[in-house]
Amino acid sequence: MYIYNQNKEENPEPVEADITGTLPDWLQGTLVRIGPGIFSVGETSYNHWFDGMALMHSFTIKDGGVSHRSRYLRGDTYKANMEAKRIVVSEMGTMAYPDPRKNIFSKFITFLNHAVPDFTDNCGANIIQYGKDFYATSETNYIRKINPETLETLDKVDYLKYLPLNVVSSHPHYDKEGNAYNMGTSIADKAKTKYTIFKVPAGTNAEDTTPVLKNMEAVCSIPCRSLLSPSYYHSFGMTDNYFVFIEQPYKLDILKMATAYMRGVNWSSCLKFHPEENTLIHLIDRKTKKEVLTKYYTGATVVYHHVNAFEDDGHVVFDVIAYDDNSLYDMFYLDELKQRIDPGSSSNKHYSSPKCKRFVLPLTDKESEVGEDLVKLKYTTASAVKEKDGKLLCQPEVLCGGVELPRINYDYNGKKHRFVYLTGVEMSAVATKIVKLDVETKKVQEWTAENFWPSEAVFIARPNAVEEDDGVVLTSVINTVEGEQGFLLVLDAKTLKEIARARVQAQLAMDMHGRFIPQGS
Ligand SMILES: CC1=C(/C=C/C(C)=C/C=C/C(C)=C/C=C/C=C(C)/C=C/C=C(C)/C=C/C2=C(C)C[C@@H](O)CC2(C)C)C(C)(C)CCC1
Ligand SMILES: [Fe+2]
Repeated sequence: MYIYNQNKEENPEPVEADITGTLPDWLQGTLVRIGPGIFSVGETSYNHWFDGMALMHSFTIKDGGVSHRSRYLRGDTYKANMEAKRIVVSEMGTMAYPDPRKNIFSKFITFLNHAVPDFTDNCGANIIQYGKDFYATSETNYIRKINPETLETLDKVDYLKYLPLNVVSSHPHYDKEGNAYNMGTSIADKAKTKYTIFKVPAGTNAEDTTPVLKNMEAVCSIPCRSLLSPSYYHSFGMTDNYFVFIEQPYKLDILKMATAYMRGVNWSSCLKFHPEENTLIHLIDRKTKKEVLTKYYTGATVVYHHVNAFEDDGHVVFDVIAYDDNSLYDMFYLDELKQRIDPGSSSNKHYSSPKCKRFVLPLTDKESEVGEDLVKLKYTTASAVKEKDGKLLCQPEVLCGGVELPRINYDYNGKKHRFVYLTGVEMSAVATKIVKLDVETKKVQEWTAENFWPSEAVFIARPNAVEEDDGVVLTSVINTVEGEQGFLLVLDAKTLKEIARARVQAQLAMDMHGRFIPQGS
């Protein structure tokens, strides 16, 4: 049985895996994955799975062999907690309070520090690339540079040094030149709360060692529809000419946040879903850096992951994983997870199931009638109907249900894609399948096997591939049978048939996201 709240071990020394099957000879590089790994320190423990201190895993594929290692992210949060032998840095779902055994004076200091708090650098959500550097990230203003080969923790970088960004997404996009685009929120900066899309240039010459973040620049800003409650978002979409941003009615209440520590509640209690409100869809023209004039909206929804966005014949099409409410977050409370995986559990809480949905935004500027559906694409049932006030009410098409953690062949980002690789979820907090979705036919292919829990499916294209799905899919698989080994699984991306597996002696952990770094890059 897999125990979510048990601290996971690190195995920093590389260990060769036992291979069955044959790895393609062109597949050379390192898959780095990250997620929460430490859930309690001394007598204290985190409330929520996302709060856990970050643990990285890597699988280095070289000359037909695979070596594995894992290491905790040794950021300031990790060091402070370990030194104090208790959790002293607050996370989204866990507020850290002074040791009750401490004297009144040091308690007072801790309170003062929280009035203008310094946020956590426990970056356990994703591994991203800026220029030639790799960073572990969560959604605070801090990111941590890592050495993707040794998994050592390097410099702490503060976005706030370069732009006023208090929360920043962990899912940037990249253009063909390697420039990164990402999005953050500035809270009450110069009395304004706004979302900012920024660019981190790739950097030009190989000898230049200045961190590329020094050159980051704001591309455009979108004012929040409500000054004191910016929406939460986890990713966004990008095509050649547009950015897609979903301003959903899942909002951070800033006033509540400012007083959370004193009120003795965690920050996530200040994040609220408002089902009575609608969701605004912002389309920003990358050339003019302005929003298009047409206003798009849809019903209340919660989206974490964008799949892809592309332009087609006067429309912007985008696919996302959408929920009816914010229950995903509640599902990952560690107490809740304990109940969910126990088959005898009496928990009957309802959790919204993730669905892959397609939205279509017509790029119309010509006259059209009220009540007209402006979506003219033949291949989708998604609609966008003009309302009296000129706004377009968008209804999505459901492509597939019970799927999360979408990945595509990234060469198709911003372009019309056909295939999406996902994890399939049955028992809500657990993925039991890898799913390949053909968005053209809506057919799915699956890989599944008893007792195995795969992680996010990372697609890697065969060099010089012509077809979109010519390549492999990598996933690390937890073996839930006591004493048996987990493995890196290599699937043929066309058929989703197993090509090889690399069994590792070390303990694998459930995680969030991963990134494949081809050898020599
Ligand atoms: C900086 C700042 C603040 C502090 C902010 C903090 C501490 C932010 C931390 C944010 C973090 C860690 C965000 C992490 C987000 C992760 C998300 C949304 C993860 C989604 C995960 C999904 C969809 C999971 C899927 C699954 C997984 C992982 C395993 C599979 O087996 C099953 C499946 C598919 C369900 C304040 C208090 C808001 C104040 C202002 C300023
Ligand atoms: Fe994510």
